[in-house]
Order: sequence, then structure tokens, then C-alpha cells
Amino acid sequence: MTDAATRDDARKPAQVEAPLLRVSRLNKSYPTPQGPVAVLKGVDLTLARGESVALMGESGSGKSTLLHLVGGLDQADDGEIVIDGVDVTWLSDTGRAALRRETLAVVFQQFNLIPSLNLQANVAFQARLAGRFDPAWTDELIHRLKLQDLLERYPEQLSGGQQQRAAIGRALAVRPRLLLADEPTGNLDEATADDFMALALDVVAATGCAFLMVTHSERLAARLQRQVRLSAGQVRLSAGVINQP
Ligand SMILES: Nc1ncnc2c1ncn2[C@@H]1O[C@H](COP(=O)(O)OP(=O)(O)OP(=O)(O)O)[C@@H](O)[C@H]1O
Repeated sequence: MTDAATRDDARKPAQVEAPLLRVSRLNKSYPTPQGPVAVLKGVDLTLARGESVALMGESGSGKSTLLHLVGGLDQADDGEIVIDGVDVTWLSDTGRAALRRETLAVVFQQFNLIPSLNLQANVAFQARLAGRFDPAWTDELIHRLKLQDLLERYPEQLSGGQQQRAAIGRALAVRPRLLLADEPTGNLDEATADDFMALALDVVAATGCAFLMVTHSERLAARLQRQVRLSAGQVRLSAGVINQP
């Protein structure tokens, strides 16, 4: 590099990469017979590209609520959600459906596989719907998730762990920029949950997508890069912070 180029670089402001997800001052309350109950009270949360974060907190603290708002499954009362530079806070139903199709993927505790489709068709389903089915990538995912011998089976013929691997395969087949998971290991025993996490993190790292996972398990949370806790309606750094960036 020439001296002139070095001087030019020195004058440029440092390039700070925009976060993949930025949640600011997010508020959400639910109507109840006793009046509205505030669940999220000014939540702030940022995820970098490729970052994996565990979202923890007591039962009823609002973890699923936050995940649903970020995932476009529900609408906030106030605040801002920006995904990959796009403000998605006030999208219409159609806009939110497009967001779910094109930018992010959500994995739920109940798997939500389609009973009438075999495993292969289930894994490909969302990618086909989004017009982004890539046979080579889907095949790679199936092998990485160790599902290749189960392709013809229907969901009712699969164990919980196998269904969960299929659900994460289906989510990643669309190559989401953001993967959201709500207690994805909630129905699995400890050893199967550990296996699932190892595979999921491996595949998430291979795609470079950001990963936000709700979990009650300190043990599983410790495997993610960062842990945050919802408490009194706000996100706080986890008390037992293990892997701060
Ligand atoms: N549709 C709704 N109407 C009214 N209240 C709701 C609704 N959905 C959730 N809540 C309430 O909002 C609060 C937060 O619920 P949420 O499911 O987000 O908590 P959570 O942290 O995910 O809990 P858990 O760990 O038990 O799954 C709870 O008090 C819940 O009862």
C-alpha cells in the first residue's frame, strides 16, 4: 500500500457494521379483564451478523412475546425493530408475511411440521414457498442434521429429536438472515438437546445467520456467544454472563 493510500484510510471514519437486528425501546402490553398489562417496557436488544444469543428470564417475563414481535407474528405498541437495515415495526400483515418468508425463520417448541408431508418435503417446504429452494443446500442440511435415512417418514413416524432436527432444517433451508427459536429443545431429553444444539450451532455458523434462542436452560444458553435476560419488562445482561463479545 502507498503512503498516500495509508493517509487516505486514516482519514476515513472507521466502518462500523450495522447490526443485523436492532430492537429499541420496545413496548408491548396485553389487554386483560383487569385492564392492559405491560409485558415489555422499553426493551433494547442488538444482534450482530452471525451472532448467537440466548434469551432467558423467568416464566411470564415476555420472552415469547419479544420473539413474536421480532418474528413479525404480532405487532408492538411502541418502539422500533430494525432487521438488516429495514424498519419492520409497522409492517402490514402482507409485509410481515413477506418478512417471515424472505428474511427470517422461526422454530417453535411444537415443531409445526406438516403431518401430510414426509420429512424431505417438510424440510423443503418453506424454501419452495419462498421461491428459494436449493436442492444442493437442502441436501447438505439434511446430511449435516443426520436426517438422510429418514426422508420418506412422516412426522408421526419420527421421534421428538428427529422432528426438531427437521424443523431446524426447514428453517435454515431458506437461508434466513435471522433465525429465531422459542425453546427448541423444550421437548427433548438432556442428551438429545445437547446433540441438537451442537448440530444447530454448527449449521447456523455455516450459514452465518444471526441466532436468537429462548431457553430456560443455563447449560444450553452457555453454548451461545452471549446471554441476555428479560426481567421487569427489560433486557438485561445475564447475571451469569459467560461469553460476552
Ligand atoms: N395474548 C395474550 N393475552 C394476554 N396476556 C398474554 C398474552 N400472551 C402472553 N400474555 C402474558 O404476557 C406475559 C408474558 O408472556 P410470554 O409468553 O411472552 O412469557 P415467557 O417469558 O415466554 O414465558 P414462558 O417462559 O413461561 O414461556 C405473561 O404474563 C402472559 O400471561
